[in-house]
Amino acid sequence: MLLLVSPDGVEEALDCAKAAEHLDIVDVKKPDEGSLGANFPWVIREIRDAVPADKPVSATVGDVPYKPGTVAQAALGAVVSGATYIKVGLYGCTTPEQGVEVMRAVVRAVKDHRPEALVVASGYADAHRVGCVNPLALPDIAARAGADAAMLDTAIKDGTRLFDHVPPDTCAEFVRRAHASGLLAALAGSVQQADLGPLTRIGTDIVGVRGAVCAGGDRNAGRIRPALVAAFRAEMDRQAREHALGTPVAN
Ligand SMILES: O=C[C@H](O)COP(=O)(O)O
Repeated sequence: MLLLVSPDGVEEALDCAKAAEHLDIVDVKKPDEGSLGANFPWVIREIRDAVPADKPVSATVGDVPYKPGTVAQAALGAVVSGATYIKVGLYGCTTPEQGVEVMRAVVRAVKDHRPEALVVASGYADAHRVGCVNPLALPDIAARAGADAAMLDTAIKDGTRLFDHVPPDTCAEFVRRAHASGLLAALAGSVQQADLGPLTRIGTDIVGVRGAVCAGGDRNAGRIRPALVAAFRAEMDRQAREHALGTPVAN
């Protein structure tokens, strides 16, 4: 399982760089603009320059509306700025067809510019609270659009977690559907160390965090701490080892 950590700007990205050996992907976002809030192109560029070259930089394109042209242009901005994972939150899509339309436009815009970049279609575990597409529809949307990964995050950051909205068994079905379509499965949403056991067991490819590696567990007021990133990774590694041995461990 890969660890994706989301700094909110250059300063926090430098803290991620200090913990670079413990993480796999640096994910640029602007949390004050939403769960998958998009940051400025120059911030993506600065962060790309600040983190080790072997660490991929991801960028969120926003909690996007059902506007394929607008979103495709924003996605191109993110890839031109140096991101090689492009994450789109299908916030304004109320049907799978709308999601496919937006993601097809994003895939074309991104891959025309950089064919090896990975496109991530993200939905929301708490979709029922914001009226967007059902979480289990995401793998099919991503596959039909030619994206590389299906993801879930939470739309409303009120302390509720991924598993509060989509229980582990349903997340397992999400991962199964993603893998059946040849996609990576990424899961996030106020994930804590205690969630790593189930996330490992169901075969999650990428876990995304912010709050869990911020001081005080506070994704807004707290700052990312390299020591917390290291501790989170240590627990991921512990779970992976135990899973490989077939030994269930306490969470
Ligand atoms: O992509 C992952 C998100 O940044 C998760 O943030 P969170 O752990 O604070 O919910």
